[in-house]
Amino acid sequence: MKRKPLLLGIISLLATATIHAQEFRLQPTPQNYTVQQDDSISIPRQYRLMAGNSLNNGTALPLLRSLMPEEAPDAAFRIYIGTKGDKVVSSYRKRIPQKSEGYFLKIEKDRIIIAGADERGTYYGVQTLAQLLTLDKLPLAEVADYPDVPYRGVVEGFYGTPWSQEDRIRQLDFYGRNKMNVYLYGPKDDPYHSTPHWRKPYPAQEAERLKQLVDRARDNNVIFYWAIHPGQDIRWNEEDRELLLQKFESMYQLGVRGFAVFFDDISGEGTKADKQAELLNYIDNHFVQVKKDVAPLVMCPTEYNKSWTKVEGGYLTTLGEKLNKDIQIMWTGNRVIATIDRPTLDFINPLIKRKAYIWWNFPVSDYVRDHLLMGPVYGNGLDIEDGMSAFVSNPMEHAEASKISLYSVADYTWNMEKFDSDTSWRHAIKDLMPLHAEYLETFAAHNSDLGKNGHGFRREESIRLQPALSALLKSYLEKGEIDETAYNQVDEECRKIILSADMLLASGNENRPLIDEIRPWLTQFKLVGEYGKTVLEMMRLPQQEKAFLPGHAHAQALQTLMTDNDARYPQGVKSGSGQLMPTFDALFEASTKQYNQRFHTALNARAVYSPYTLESNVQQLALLPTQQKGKEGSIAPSNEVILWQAGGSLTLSMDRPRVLATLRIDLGTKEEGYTHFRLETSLDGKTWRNANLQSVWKGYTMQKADVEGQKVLKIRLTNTSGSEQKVYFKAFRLTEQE
Ligand SMILES: OCC1=N[C@H]2[C@@H](O1)O[C@H](CO)[C@@H](O)[C@@H]2O
Repeated sequence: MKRKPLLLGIISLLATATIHAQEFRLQPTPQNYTVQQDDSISIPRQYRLMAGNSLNNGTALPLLRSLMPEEAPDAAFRIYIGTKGDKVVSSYRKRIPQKSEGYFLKIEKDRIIIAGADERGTYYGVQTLAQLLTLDKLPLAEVADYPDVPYRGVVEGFYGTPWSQEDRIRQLDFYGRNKMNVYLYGPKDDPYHSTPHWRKPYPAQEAERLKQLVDRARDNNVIFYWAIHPGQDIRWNEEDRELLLQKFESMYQLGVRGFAVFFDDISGEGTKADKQAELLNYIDNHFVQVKKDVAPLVMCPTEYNKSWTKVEGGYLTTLGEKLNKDIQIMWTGNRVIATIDRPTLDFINPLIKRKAYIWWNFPVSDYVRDHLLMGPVYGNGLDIEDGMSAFVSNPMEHAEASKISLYSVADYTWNMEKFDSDTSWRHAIKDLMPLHAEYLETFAAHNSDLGKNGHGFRREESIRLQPALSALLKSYLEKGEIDETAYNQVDEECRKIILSADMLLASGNENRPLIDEIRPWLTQFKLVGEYGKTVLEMMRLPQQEKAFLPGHAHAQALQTLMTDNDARYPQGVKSGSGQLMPTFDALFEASTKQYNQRFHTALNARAVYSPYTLESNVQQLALLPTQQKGKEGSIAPSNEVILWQAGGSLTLSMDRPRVLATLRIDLGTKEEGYTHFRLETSLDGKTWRNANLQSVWKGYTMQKADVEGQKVLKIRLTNTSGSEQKVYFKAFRLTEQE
């Protein structure tokens, strides 16, 4: 009987190894990967390196040596590594995929072969080996692999707090591991990338930090693109053209070998297609082609999505005809925020006469900053790899949290037809926090929708719990009954939510940068779980005069805590806003109404409550959400140029007349820009009175309306200029008198 414990021990060891091996997947999914099932080898302790000369100043060898430190000239086990043409791998030449960045990797009993189509392909072969080395035994594997999309990666192109130096270093290492080969530096709020200082070289300290990033990008075989955003105030003359080239030259001196010019989100002179094309061709001919070691120039057009394009206006066709053929043109799809499919590409590629360089605006959240977008990457076509020259993701200002999506973007762009959204999402979460994956998955599953927003872009949320949530609500609202099965599922999920928030907040150093980023949402998530449990208890008590009250009070206390929980996010922090909160709020209201009817009381039966509603016939404003925090009310700002048609108006309505203290409006335009608009207030929605807009401080920004002390029910802003106005919508904020 003694043998039993030993036997059990062996079985459990095998089981663990098998589970790891079963869950193990190569990331991104290789094009071809075969493993001999019944055999494997121990990871060799020593090996003799046979390396091709072409790798001497590349990054493949340093990476290999970091993975397998014991190099010994007399070792029996050998590693042959080189690129096509190197003698050392000549006998495997035919096995190397004839594709840019392709590689062939073979593990045999006494050797490993890594043969790349080019240096980066060889490097990717080593990255794949790195993943196999995490297994207990090395499988006798054969991988013939290459990427579907030529350029794959990230454009740091969002509004808001730019990523930190540490964020970017971690990102670049992540791109190397996930075979992403471009990173475009273009944070809108970097004043040396955009107006006002794009003409000036970076101060020494910033220049040094950028140089560090360029070096780190090279270590990870990532092309570091530096982008410039000059359009808001560029003058089409020799001086500005030379200043721009000097700025590029100063970046080249830092080691930058990829350059981009972004003309997005601007108005005025800078939007002219022929001038943009002239400037870009000049840069191409006098800088990019002259340097010879610089990647193809990339540009972002002003009309960067179909909903803003007037084809007959000729903007895109001008670029398509005039721009040098090797200049890449970015495109976000049919709308600013959109998934990419075949019709999207069939529209744009013929116009620009080249394959679009996709700028995918996901998981960027700069227009819904109160939300995290942690859900799966889905909705893009799986058969469109031949229709794009690149696919780069514009992420959230939360660098670590963005990695869930970025992991899947790497997977999708490397091997599109084998991409599986849910599998990739689950492995992305394991990759981010292997020890707390189940808790992070619970959190991510309920923090994926954006809520109502100006772009109308939504995502699925709480997918697995949706049936129980709707069954519970339906039976309670329609029959006043409790569906016990659904009730127990939702109750169990609330327990998991609270536990997940606790475990992640207490997860220590596993991924502290991630927890630091999402902490406000973790706190909110815990409150959502508590709120759900409280509402579930309330559902059972509306007939009990005393017992109902504590739960109702606790629910209201939680509602208050959830609306005002982090000063860093003035617009609040939302969690579970897609499915959980609407269901819990509806159940709160229904049970309280039942109680009020039964006991003729007037307990507050309103869960969420915004006293402000927005109506507008200006398409880009119509869907903007309103917020209320204490005495302040606001319409969420937009980042883009608003095409405000003549006569177009925006009306903010209150639930009841309120006395105003201040009203601030910022259309991002100079003084005279405001003369094109009329601001009015009304107490009954029928008779209106003008309110004057005067500058709070000179010229460029805020305007203050003289509405102090006025009692209003509605506020209306109309374009009375008789022609379309292009303005920003940076602020529309009121405060009520105490
Ligand atoms: O060029 C494409 C583009 N430029 C803007 C626009 O998309 O919307 C994004 C989401 O708000 C924003 O982050 C980005 O800076």
